[in-house]
Amino acid sequence: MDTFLDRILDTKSEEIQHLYQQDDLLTKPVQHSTKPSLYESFKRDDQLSIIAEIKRASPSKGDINIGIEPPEQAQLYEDAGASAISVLTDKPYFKGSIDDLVDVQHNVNVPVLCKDFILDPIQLKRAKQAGASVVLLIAAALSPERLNDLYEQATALGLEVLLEVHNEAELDIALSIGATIIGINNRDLMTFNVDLSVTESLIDRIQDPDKVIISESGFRTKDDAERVAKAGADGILVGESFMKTDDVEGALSQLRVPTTRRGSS
Ligand SMILES: O=P(O)(O)OC[C@@H](O)[C@@H](O)c1c[nH]c2ccccc12
Repeated sequence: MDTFLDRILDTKSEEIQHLYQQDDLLTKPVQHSTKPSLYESFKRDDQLSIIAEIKRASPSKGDINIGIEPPEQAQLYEDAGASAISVLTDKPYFKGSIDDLVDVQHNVNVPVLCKDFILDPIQLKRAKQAGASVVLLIAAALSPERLNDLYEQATALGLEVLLEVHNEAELDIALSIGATIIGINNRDLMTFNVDLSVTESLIDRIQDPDKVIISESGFRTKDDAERVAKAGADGILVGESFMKTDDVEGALSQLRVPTTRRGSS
């Protein structure tokens, strides 16, 4: 049986073909982002840094919050203390768009992450053009060679990369590529099962104290945040619980718990 990841990867190939037909994407020079570095700001922070996500819907939850205006929601996030904003730009499964990202990045000063299933360099170019400063690359969606290739091309475009892993084999690939910002997704993209112990068990394999580690998915309570902070995460990525609350400020500030240093230095 096809998993969700198989299905989405098929859909993306069609989208990529369309992108190659957009002349302005191929010819326009890429713009220089004025956003600060996610890596630097997360490293400096002694509280858990938060990437707050614009997520209207998802394949596992259906509609989450269809009514929001992304630039306003992003502003609420920034005012509440988010250190970066993630925008889901996938349309078929998450009801987002690249225009959401364009609107959001105009409205905030923190780094903006383009959250999509990136398989081809043209998607990097589109993200850059739209004003993203960070892109997501998902180890489960790419061969190690392709992942390495896209990582280098993203870096060459001046984009930072959040490299997402979910198991030991993927983490080892991320480390061999030399990824500096590693996302540990607590959600299995095949089964949608969410378990914070994924972060706890993988983080011990990352000895280098210079890496920025971001635990992704499933955060609601202060206890959740404390659990991964204790394990050594520098930041967390939160979507659904911020999209559903009437009190973004309260929901976000309770998750800004102190971090603990990993490694010896
Ligand atoms: O809504 P949550 O459980 O707070 O999760 C946010 C984020 O981690 C999740 O949207 C995500 C993590 N990795 C992804 C890859 C593709 C799409 C979505 C994701």
